[in-house]
Amino acid sequence: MGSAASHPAAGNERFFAVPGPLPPGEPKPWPRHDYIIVGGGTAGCVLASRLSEDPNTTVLLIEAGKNFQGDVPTKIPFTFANLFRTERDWDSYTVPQRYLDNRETYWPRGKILGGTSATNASIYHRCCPEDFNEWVSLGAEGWSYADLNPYFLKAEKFHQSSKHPGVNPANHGAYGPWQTSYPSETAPINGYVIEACRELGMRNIEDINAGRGHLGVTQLLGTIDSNGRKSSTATAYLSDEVLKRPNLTVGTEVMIERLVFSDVTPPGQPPKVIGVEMRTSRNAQLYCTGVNREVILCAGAVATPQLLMVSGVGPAQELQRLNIPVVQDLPSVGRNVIDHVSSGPIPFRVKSGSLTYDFLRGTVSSTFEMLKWRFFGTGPYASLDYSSTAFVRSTDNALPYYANSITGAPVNDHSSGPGAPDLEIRWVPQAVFGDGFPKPTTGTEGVTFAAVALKPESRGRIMIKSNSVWDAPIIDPNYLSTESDMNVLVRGIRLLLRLAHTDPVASKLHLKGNSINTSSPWWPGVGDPNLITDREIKEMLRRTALPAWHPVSSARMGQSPQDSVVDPSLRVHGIVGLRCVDASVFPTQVSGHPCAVVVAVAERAADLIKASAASRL
Ligand SMILES: Cc1cc2nc3c(=O)[nH]c(=O)nc-3n(C[C@H](O)[C@H](O)[C@H](O)COP(=O)(O)OP(=O)(O)OC[C@H]3O[C@@H](n4cnc5c(N)ncnc54)[C@H](O)[C@@H]3O)c2cc1C
Repeated sequence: MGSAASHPAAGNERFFAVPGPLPPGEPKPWPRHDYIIVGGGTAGCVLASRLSEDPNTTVLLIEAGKNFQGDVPTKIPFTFANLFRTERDWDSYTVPQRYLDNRETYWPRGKILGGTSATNASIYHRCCPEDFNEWVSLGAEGWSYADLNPYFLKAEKFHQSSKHPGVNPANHGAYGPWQTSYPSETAPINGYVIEACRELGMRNIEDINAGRGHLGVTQLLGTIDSNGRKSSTATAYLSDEVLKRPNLTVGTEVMIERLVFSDVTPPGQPPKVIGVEMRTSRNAQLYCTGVNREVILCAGAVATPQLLMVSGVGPAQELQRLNIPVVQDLPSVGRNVIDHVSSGPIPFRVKSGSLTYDFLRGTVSSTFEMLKWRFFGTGPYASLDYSSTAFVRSTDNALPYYANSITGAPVNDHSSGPGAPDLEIRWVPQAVFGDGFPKPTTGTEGVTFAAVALKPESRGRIMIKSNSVWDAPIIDPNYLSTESDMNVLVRGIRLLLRLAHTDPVASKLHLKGNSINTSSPWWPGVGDPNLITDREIKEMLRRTALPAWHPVSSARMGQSPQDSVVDPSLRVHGIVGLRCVDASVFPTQVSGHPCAVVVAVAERAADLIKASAASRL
């Protein structure tokens, strides 16, 4: 990092970003920007769009990934997993997970304009109102459900469906940029599983996003437009019209390497961010740009703490060990990471392939369905993988986790309130094995369930290996490190086994196999739920449990710099001119799918930033 006197960001500003790759050779002069947004992901695109609404405010948005705005694979809701391990993904892995038989697990995250909103499973979920009241109780003043609800509505453009007459459009946004709709069709097995959930006593929830009643089974809304295309925050918020704004510059395929701080800070004053440094590749020329008002980190739950730490903001001892000069000692940077953890796929063989979407593995059928999606925006490809789900409480005695009044494995209640779930049971209308990569052979047809722990006790960490963002950070979510977390998933598996043995779904499945081999991919689906022991389930979980892809809280919001990173205005404690706005700032985990929450947080952050600029006038 150069000194302030010599550093170009201090005043001798230079060019820095254009749409597309940086030009070779000497950079041209380029104006400073009022705001620099680091990471054109889910939150970053929202902020770029909202902050540049004022033509007198200049905004620079920098994204490490490409601009795939016209890229067909990112528009197909059903096949989001085809984007894994492609150039649209960071292809990250955790360190060996001690409680998962030391497995290194794959951690997808979007590396593309739109970020993970462009590569995710397209589920639109505002999570549970009690989640946000829990945020407030943890010091996040101003982030209750009542505070956030106007922003959920502001972001959304809901398309009504005649198949969901019970959904009241008044509970949805009508004029926002981000499009939501219910899939035009779902696989037939889906309806049978929903009915089986009801047989087990679960309530049917017409609209999980209406802010009322969160326990039960529900059909999910998608971030899908009226043409069956996935709506990401890039397609929604960075429309052609927005991109034409002369005060907005978007640079893609550019990595922000470091924050630049003024080193002319008067004694007793906090350090101030004055710009950023960036490159297009590890050995390319270094560029930098200055900022007039604020740098806003929107690089996601992994890269936001990584960038803070390589820039000297984080746990002092760790930074010193890597010879990084400490700008601000903030012990919580990278700590308190909470991810949802899944049992991994539990497949059940179906008696008839017409019940599922396994037929998409056939070339002729998939071509036919793809044409249907392209020309009419309908069919399986326009559907969600998880088109329905059940939210339950692992402590609910009315649900048949254990037979014959056995109490079962004890769990601690970490739900955000009495009406909030701590367990989700999901299913996809396809046979899925392992981590989803060993593709089942043609003719293998099934429905695959998973249990997901929504409020785990386990806390993990994001750490850095070096002072360079080009070295992948260390991701350690520390999955299933407590007995209670393990027991929540044991209960989840017991419940989904019961579900599969309940009609009308039971009669559609091959439930008895010849094999009781516990390492068979069809086990425990072919086992007898009354005979399976908790010990067997736990052994299986250590082999099969997987990330559920919802990491949060690595730069969490709170009141004290001792146990949080940003204040309730999302300003980094003890630094001037720096905010974080993405999943990293969640004070704690939400009990659902977080993307819509990230968008609402970014919408509210845009208003906070505008208000603070106005107050300085
Ligand atoms: C496979 C998968 C499926 C999911 N499905 C769903 C779902 O169906 N529904 C749901 O609600 N949630 C889902 N989620 C979670 C949800 O998508 C994320 O929580 C959310 O999108 C995170 O938003 P973010 O803004 O924090 O980060 P991101 O959207 O990941 O944005 C971070 C951006 O910063 C960029 N970046 C990083 N480092 C740098 C750097 N140094 N310089 C420049 N740019 C940088 C990245 O390339 C990225 O574009 C899913 C997640 C995954 C991985």
